Amino acid sequence: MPGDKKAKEGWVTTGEKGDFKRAESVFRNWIKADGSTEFPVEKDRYVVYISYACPWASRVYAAINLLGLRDVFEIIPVEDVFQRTRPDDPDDEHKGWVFSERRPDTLLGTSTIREIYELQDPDVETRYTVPIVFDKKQKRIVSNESAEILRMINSEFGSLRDKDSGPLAEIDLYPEDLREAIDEVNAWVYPQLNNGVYRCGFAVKQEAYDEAVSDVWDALDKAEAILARQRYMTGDRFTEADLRLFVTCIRYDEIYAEHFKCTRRIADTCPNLWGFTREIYQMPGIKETVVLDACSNHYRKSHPTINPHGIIPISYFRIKSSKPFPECAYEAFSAPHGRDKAGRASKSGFRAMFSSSH
Ligand SMILES: N[C@@H](CCC(=O)N[C@@H](CS)C(=O)NCC(=O)O)C(=O)O
Repeated sequence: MPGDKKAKEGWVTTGEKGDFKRAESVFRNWIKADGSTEFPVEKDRYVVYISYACPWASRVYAAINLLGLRDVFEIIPVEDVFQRTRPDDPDDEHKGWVFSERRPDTLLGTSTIREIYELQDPDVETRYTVPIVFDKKQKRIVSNESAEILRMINSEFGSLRDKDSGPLAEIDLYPEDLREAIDEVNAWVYPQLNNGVYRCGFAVKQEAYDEAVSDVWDALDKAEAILARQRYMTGDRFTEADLRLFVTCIRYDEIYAEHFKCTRRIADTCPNLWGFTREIYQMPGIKETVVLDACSNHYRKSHPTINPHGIIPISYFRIKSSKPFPECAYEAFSAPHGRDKAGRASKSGFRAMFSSSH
């Protein structure tokens, strides 16, 4: 049966040292404004399949909103919790992203992300991951690599950007003069933080975990030091490097600190990174991309090796708020960030921030 070999492996792969290995993306086409590829720039032509839980999908969704392209792409979200993708086949135990009545595949009518990959290529050798950019006209997957999707929507869709979205219309996530600096930041933020938290959570040997958590903590310290000096990761302009860091930070205190055993909290130990996270959360179009209850449900209920009973712990943000989750978190993310004074940023963390009101 198509796709069976890897389907049975389950989604987490570890190396000999018990370290988590993330699979390479296999669909790597480019949408081009100059018509040099089979995928031209067109409104209402491309659909992006996302999960609200997934940081890689969320960075694409956030970029679409930030760049004033919300009316250009259709967004189709999947259900939060991994389910059996072939429930009728007792020999196929694969679990992954599925659709539901509440979250249907309004384009192709499939019931799983796996089906979309297999429609494309029945023998495809890949994980069935989101995000996916899908071309409605040719019924083909364009790309399933979020780093490249970010670059193409930034560089190719200028002509379709919403010109009325004020300062947003001016954002360039990968400006020419900062490319080297952005690549340099991505080169440690990806392995140490974006993927580092997964390396902590999915390590199956103590040494692999020790190495991963030390990478995460070093990266938090490094980001904190940079953001104590300047507003954004590469200077005074918001870029892709900031967006890529943000999607991990916004999930970190609620999910990764506890579920992936990263332990330390940004809000308590990195005042500048915490202010930076709040600033980006408050940028136009970002809030709707942060669906923290979907994240919580996904991580707590999709990883039985980490949390076998699917129990959701009380939110970290309840420490200082009587609001239920996720409102308590959104309240914290919405507090004034003071980043316009970056470089002279406040030294107060999350608890201090609320101490006067409780
Ligand atoms: N390289 C991909 C990675 C995406 C990825 O790993 N997505 C995860 C969710 S956070 C996924 O869909 N996993 C499902 C699976 O492996 O079955 C990208 O950045 O686009």
